[in-house]
Order: sequence, then structure tokens, then C-alpha cells
Amino acid sequence: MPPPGIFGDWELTHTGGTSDWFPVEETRYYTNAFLIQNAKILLGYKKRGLGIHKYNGFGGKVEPDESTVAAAARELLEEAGISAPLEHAGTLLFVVPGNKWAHIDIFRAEEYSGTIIESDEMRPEWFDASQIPFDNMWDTDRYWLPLLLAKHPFAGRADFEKEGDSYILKRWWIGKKT
Ligand SMILES: Nc1nc2c([nH]c(=O)n2[C@H]2C[C@H](O)[C@@H](COP(=O)(O)OP(=O)(O)OP(=O)(O)O)O2)c(=O)[nH]1
Repeated sequence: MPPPGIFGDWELTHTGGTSDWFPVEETRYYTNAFLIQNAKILLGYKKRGLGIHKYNGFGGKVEPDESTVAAAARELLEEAGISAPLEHAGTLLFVVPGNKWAHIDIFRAEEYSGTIIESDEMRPEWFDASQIPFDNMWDTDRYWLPLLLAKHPFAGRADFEKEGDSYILKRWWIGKKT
């Protein structure tokens, strides 16, 4: 059965960890967007803030009165300098005790317009889809990014505990659309 906070019918693909699911908090909405082209994926090396020094898609907080897809497009433009026809790929609940729950809507696109630029927040870099730097990304991305690449809708939850500057994965559950 999916964990608290994940609704609908999903077929389990990966789960693990032994801690209890952390308790419910208020939810805050985020976006994350990946560009895929010619068997390559565009990632950004995060230069500041949450997830600093990790590779990730481009994204951030949804502003009040902004739709999720508009927020995703705005963040992609701010952080990588490009526009793209974004399609919803999946959802990840990112939970850290004491913080609001991050509900992350994750998008994909296969074309873009504009010129990819480095921003204050991200240094964009193309990777072969067969050489994604999972060891330098958020834990659990290795489980759901293949579903994003395969265009298979997914939902997941990842609970982390903050220890110093590190986030330690404590429990996770990833499912794909049945
Ligand atoms: N791929 C992936 N992305 C994640 C995870 N957790 C998580 O917050 N993110 C994404 C969601 C957002 O795109 C980004 C965090 O947003 P952000 O960069 O705006 O956060 P921040 O606190 O630094 O905000 P700000 O100072 O820029 O306003 O990280 C995760 O487990 N995997």
C-alpha cells in the first residue's frame, strides 16, 4: 500500500528503510523539470540552497496564485535560460521532520527554445541517459528517473533526516501508474 500522502493506484517499484513515516506537516509545492534530447538529459549542478552541490532538474517553489506548470516554466527559464513544452511526469513527496512537506511536481520535455545558460543557482550540463550521476543526486532519484525517461507516470515519497548539512534517507516508496 502506498504511504501516507500518496493517493491513487500505483504499482510498487522500490521501497525500503526501517523508520516510521514521519508525521504530517503542512504542504508546500515545488517543481522540477528535466530536458531529454538525443538520449541525453540536461541536469543542473546546484550552486546554492537546498541540494547544493547535487545535480538535479531545474525547479523551485510554486508562488501563490501561480499554476504548477507555469511555475515549472518560470523556474526553467530563470535557472537555465530556456523555454520548453513541459509534460507532467510524476510526483515526489519529500519529507524532512520539522519542515513543511515538499510536494514536488516533476516535468519532462524533449524540445526547447532559447540558449542554455548558467545561472546564479545552476550550472547546466548534458549527460548520456546511460551515465546519469545518481551518486551525486538526491537519493531515490535513481528509482524514479528511469520511469521519467520511459514516460511512465510515477509517484513516490522519500523521508530524510537532516544530520549536519547532510540529508539521510530513512524510508522511501516509489510506484508507477498501474
Ligand atoms: N530530484 C529531486 N529534487 C528534489 C528533491 N527534493 C527537493 O526539494 N527537490 C527539488 C525541488 C526543487 O526543484 C528544488 C528545491 O527548490 P529551491 O532550489 O527553490 O529551494 P531553496 O530552498 O533553495 O529555495 P530558494 O532559496 O531558491 O527560494 O529541489 C529530491 O528528493 N529529488
